[in-house]
This record gives sequence, structure tokens and C-alpha cells, in this order.
Amino acid sequence: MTIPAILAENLGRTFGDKVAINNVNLKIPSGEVYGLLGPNGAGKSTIVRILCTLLMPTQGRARVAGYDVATDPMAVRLRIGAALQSTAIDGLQTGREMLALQAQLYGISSVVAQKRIAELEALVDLGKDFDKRVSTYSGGMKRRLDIAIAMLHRPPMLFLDEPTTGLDPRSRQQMWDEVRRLNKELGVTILLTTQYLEEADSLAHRIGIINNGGVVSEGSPRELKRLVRDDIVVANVQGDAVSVESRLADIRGVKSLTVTGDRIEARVSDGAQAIGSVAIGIQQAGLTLNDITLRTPTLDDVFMELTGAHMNKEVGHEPVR
Ligand SMILES: Nc1ncnc2c1ncn2[C@@H]1O[C@H](COP(=O)(O)OP(=O)(O)OP(=O)(O)O)[C@@H](O)[C@H]1O
Repeated sequence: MTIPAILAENLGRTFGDKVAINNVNLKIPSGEVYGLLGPNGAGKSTIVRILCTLLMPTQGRARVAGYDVATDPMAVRLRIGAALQSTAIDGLQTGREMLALQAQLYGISSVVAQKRIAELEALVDLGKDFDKRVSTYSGGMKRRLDIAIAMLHRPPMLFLDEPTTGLDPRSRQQMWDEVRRLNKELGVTILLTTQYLEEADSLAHRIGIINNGGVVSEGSPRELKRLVRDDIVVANVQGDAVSVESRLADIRGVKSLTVTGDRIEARVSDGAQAIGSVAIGIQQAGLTLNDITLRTPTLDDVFMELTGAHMNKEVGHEPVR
């Protein structure tokens, strides 16, 4: 039987009275990109910090690469790389110097270090800036250097805590490409956390949806979307849709409605059949229809289904693929 890359059983952590995570179970095989998706404060960072041995659990246990995070943290640390939210990168050293220092910390000989740094130079893609002070780097440059540092000792497993939060679309795209490359070409198991639905959808083989400190559902993006069997009719209207919401809810075939300003989203079991009656119903409610379209469920619909609230986090406006 192969050992899972990550195994968490009944994992919990409290801070005084505050329950940060509770009863978290995860089983992540080697080679997978796993996304922990959830809103601010859901508990994602707490899970990652426990798995990286930076925080002790107060309940349950976790094994990473087969080693217990509480009783064998050094064995875990040798097998993982981590680029967490609070990057340690700053200061007077250059990117190249920071990588060389990291190599020394891991006891990597200077000959091997030179070779690895040369390889990682392509990853960080900093050009001439690689030899400039890190304090001059943009957020995206620092994140890429952070990942290169995390990968220097060639760990089979990488933890990325919100790797693209605050990045511009181009840097985000670079990060996505890098995550895919590390996984596909080097076989690195990756656990990443994100608040971005599109990011989890695009990168992760499987997703754990986190809310209020627990995993509320888990599966591939496709499996999760299947939890919402309905179609969604999306209408943009002129005027205030909220004031006539109760009349809209009566439209035949509409199971539930989300109305925000001039946008109406109606869940229906058969979109093709219902779209006409939704259009008529909107007009009968006294609203002028600008456009009406049909879409299949997104992960936000899944989140709504599971938690009763929207996540409301999408990646910018530019399509990133
Ligand atoms: N050191 C701490 N002391 C007290 N409460 C904490 C501590 N660390 C986390 N928490 C609380 O635990 C909960 C989960 O926090 P966590 O940082 O894991 O969430 P998250 O999903 O990673 O959110 P974010 O995206 O904001 O990082 C939050 O309510 C947070 O306030």
C-alpha cells in the first residue's frame, strides 16, 4: 500500500476559546495538486501551518510523507517546501544570494548549489533582477523567489498558502504555469490554499471546500459542480431588481433566486425550458431586460449550496487559462 503524501485524521486546533479548525480529515496521494478553497478566516492557513510543522494540533494527528508532524517534525521538514503567506523575503541580499544561503542551510555543497540555482533561475524568471536586491522586487517576483527557495532542496511536496493573492493577472498566470510545471514535470505533490474559485478550478485535481474550520465537501472540480444539479439563468436588467424579488420568486420553474442590484440569478432544473418563462416573468415584474443567458454551475454555486453563502471571489476580470 502506498503511503499518502498527506494524511490528516480528526485534526483540530484551538486558540484559547477560538476553534480555528475542527475534525479535519484529508488523504492526499502523491502527485496530486490539492486545493483548500475557502473564504477569509475559514481555517486554511491553520491546516497548512500544522502540516508544515509550524503549529501543533490540539486534536487529532497528521502525517506528511509518512511522518507524524507532531512527533517527527524534522523528518517532515526535510521532505517539504513551503511558500507561506508571510514571506520571509526582503532585505539587502539579491535573489541569487538568498538561494545560495538557503543551500548552505540545507547543507548542499556549493557545486550542487550552483547547478540547482542555475536551474531555478528559469523558474524565478527574474532576468537581470536576479542579481538585484530583493527589497526592490515586486510582490510577484518575491513570490516566485519564495517558491524557488522552497524547491531548492528538491522536496517531493510543496505547500503554497494563497500563492496568488494580491498579484496582477500576468504574475498570477506565471504562478499558475509554474504550479502546473512543478506538478507535471517534476511530479511534485502540491497543496495550495486559495480564496479564488477560478484558481482552484483551474489548478487543483481535487478541492477541499473549507468553511468555519471544517472540510464541508471534497472532490474534483467536476464532481463538486455535479452537487449542484441545476442550471443557472443569469439576467441583467434595468432598474432595481431587489424591490421586486418576491414576484420574481414566483416564476414557474425557479427554485431559488439571488438578486443583487440589476443582476438576477435564478436556479432552475432545466435551463433551456425555463429561460423563456424567466424572461417573461422579469418583464411582468416591471423590469426591462438587458440580456439573459444560461450557465452551468460554478464552484461558487457549490459553495452556496453547501454553506448558504457566496464566496464572492473571482480572479480579476481577465480570463486566465
Ligand atoms: N494565532 C491565532 N490566535 C487566535 N486566533 C487565530 C490565530 N490564528 C488563526 N486564528 C483564527 O482561526 C481562524 C482560522 O484562521 P486561518 O488563518 O487559518 O484562516 P484562513 O482560511 O487561512 O484565512 P486567511 O485567508 O485570512 O488566511 C480565524 O478565525 C482566525 O482568526
